[in-house]
Amino acid sequence: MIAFPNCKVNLGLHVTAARPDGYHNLETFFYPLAVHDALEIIPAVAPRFTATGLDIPGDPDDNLCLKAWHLLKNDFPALPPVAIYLHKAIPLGAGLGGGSADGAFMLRMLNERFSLGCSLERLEEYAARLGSDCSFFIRNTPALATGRGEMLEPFALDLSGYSWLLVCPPLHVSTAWAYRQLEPHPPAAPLRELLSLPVLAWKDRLVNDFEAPVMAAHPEIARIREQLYAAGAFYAALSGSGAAVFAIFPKNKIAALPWESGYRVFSIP
Ligand SMILES: C[C@](O)(CO)[C@H](O)COP(=O)(O)OP(=O)(O)OC[C@H]1O[C@@H](n2ccc(N)nc2=O)[C@H](O)[C@@H]1O
Ligand SMILES: Nc1ncnc2c1ncn2[C@@H]1O[C@H](COP(=O)(O)OP(=O)(O)OP(=O)(O)O)[C@@H](O)[C@H]1O
Repeated sequence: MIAFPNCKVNLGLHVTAARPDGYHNLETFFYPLAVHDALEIIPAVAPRFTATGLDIPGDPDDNLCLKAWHLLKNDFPALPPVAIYLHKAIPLGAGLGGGSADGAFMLRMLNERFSLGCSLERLEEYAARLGSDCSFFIRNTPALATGRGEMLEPFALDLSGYSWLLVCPPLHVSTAWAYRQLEPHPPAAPLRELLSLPVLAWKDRLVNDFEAPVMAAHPEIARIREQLYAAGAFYAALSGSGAAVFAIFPKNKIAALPWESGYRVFSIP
């Protein structure tokens, strides 16, 4: 069985409070975008993980795909071992939730392939144990998120009438570091109100709290956003804790910009 985990971007992100468990409460809007990994599972004699494409740092045993299998194996002892093949194309440490998407798609695939009978709600609970961003990818539809990012409310905002550009400089921003830079505070205006404004009105209103500290540490990221606005973007912002910057352009009006070598750029017309 094969699936194509996609990435997400955050439209607005407020970090509202530090929590006793070391995490933070946030308020954000998750929007799925069509930049994909490829993930295949094949029944095997023992669990096995093979990765190609972009390099994934760290121990392969810590990969969220394997972690997802172990999580379900714990509650479903009859779950057969699988060989997992992951082709990684979603940039890592970019705030695009690529690892989270792989983990969530793995849960969905195992549930379907081996008829485990888990509801979407139950899969979301498993996903939350893999990572804060992970639950979103179970339904994978636009949603407002609160709590650690795992409390989801569908929010029907269709942005398919625009063209998107995703610009990923060769920088890896640590999510834990980014959270430590912030002074949590309640948002000035509720996110759902801001999202209801026309896209053209979002600039300077729809804020990602990570932008100030991340752009101060990496001025290159601020320059990317400036270039995107100068090229006619309706809205441009950091995704999650970065380093990816996304831009929303009028349909089929994405400017061809001379990005430096080493940048990964994805265009979604
Ligand atoms: C920045 C975002 O991408 C916005 O969507 C997410 O909040 C990050 O979610 P994620 O990568 O799934 O994060 P996790 O793997 O759960 O946590 C990584 C680290 O980020 C910090 N973290 C994460 C989520 C959260 N709500 N509060 C936090 O403080 C914690 O230090 C944690 O140890
Ligand atoms: N399947 C996976 N793909 C990518 N990274 C993974 C995966 N499984 C575990 N990881 C670990 O997670 C780290 C970051 O993953 P990810 O690509 O989700 O980061 P991110 O872009 O910062 O996402 P987020 O928006 O969740 O913060 C990697 O450095 C890697 O060590």
